[in-house]
Amino acid sequence: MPHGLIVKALSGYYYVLPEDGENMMSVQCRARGIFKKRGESPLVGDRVLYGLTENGEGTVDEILPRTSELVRPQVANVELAVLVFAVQEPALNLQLLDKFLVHTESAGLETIICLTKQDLISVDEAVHPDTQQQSQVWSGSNSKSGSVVATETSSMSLIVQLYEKVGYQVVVTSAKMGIGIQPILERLSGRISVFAGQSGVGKSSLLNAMVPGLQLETNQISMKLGRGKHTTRHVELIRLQNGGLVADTPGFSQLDFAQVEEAEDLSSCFKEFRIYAAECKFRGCQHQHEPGCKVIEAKEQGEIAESRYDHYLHFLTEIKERKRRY
Ligand SMILES: Nc1nc2c(ncn2[C@@H]2O[C@H](COP(=O)(O)OP(=O)(O)OP(=O)(O)O)[C@@H](O)[C@H]2O)c(=O)[nH]1
Ligand SMILES: [Zn+2]
Repeated sequence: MPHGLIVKALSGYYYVLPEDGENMMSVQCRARGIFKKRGESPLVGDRVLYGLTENGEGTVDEILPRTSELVRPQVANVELAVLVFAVQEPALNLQLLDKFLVHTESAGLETIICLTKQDLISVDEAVHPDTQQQSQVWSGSNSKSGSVVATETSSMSLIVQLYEKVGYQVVVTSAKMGIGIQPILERLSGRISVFAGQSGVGKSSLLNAMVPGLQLETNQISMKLGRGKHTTRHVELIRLQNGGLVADTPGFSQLDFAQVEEAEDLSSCFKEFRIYAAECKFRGCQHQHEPGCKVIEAKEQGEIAESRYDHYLHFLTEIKERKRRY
């Protein structure tokens, strides 16, 4: 029985791409009734066994074991998340970035950060950050919401430095100028990835730049609402020439995984905290104001960025409040 991969689900049909790779056409399949009885349903990203029927269609007969399962977008077997944030338009929100990173860490996905629209900032700004900008990024937020929104004057290169130091690959791109496309393509090769980011950050534009002839619809950000229109719809995997498959997620997509429920889980989703957290005086230290907390010490010594620590505290409060409500 042939192996294939579901690249699209629509109106009760599953579109299965044969795994032999020679035929680039997907086979339109129904799922066998047995799945419904078992309360299962095939997902985009599933590797399956399928059979062909007389009418040129097929049936999905068996779903092979999944390595991961995202809730939103609903895709199985995702290995890599590309977190897409614009350097401007919409303004770069580091709190949102850190939230996405918590989600990808808790789901055990590899993650790369892609900063888009590099052409919107001047070379001077990117290359010669002055000290005032430096303190803006590193001192974190002073707004009530706790969000750090990088202002136009803040420096992209400091943000790149911050996240590279944490341990993430950061790729600066401009779909408009064709910059930074290749390094992203290389990471996407031969696996299933998901692009996540706010509406209007340039996800579709990036994909268009990677896939000749793709032409996903792109939209101007609605100035009035300050957000983009929803231009993308059902989940579908886009095929790259290098064998990579990318989930083209709807606008405003939040990566939605099994929730991070415990404070300790949260702390471990901040990669750079881990080595310090292991040395905290108290087991189960939540790094708030406990004596002998090595995470706080590292923050005070500048080893952990203030913005990251502030966001950690913010999310910790969110998690505790959510627990109280149930
Ligand atoms: N200057 C500049 N503008 C860009 C770049 N990439 C995308 N844009 C613009 O940003 C806007 C949004 O781009 P999209 O690619 O539609 O963004 P998206 O993330 O796919 O948005 P949704 O589909 O709503 O999730 C469009 O007006 C694009 O022309 C870039 O590299 N430079
Ligand atoms: Zn601690």
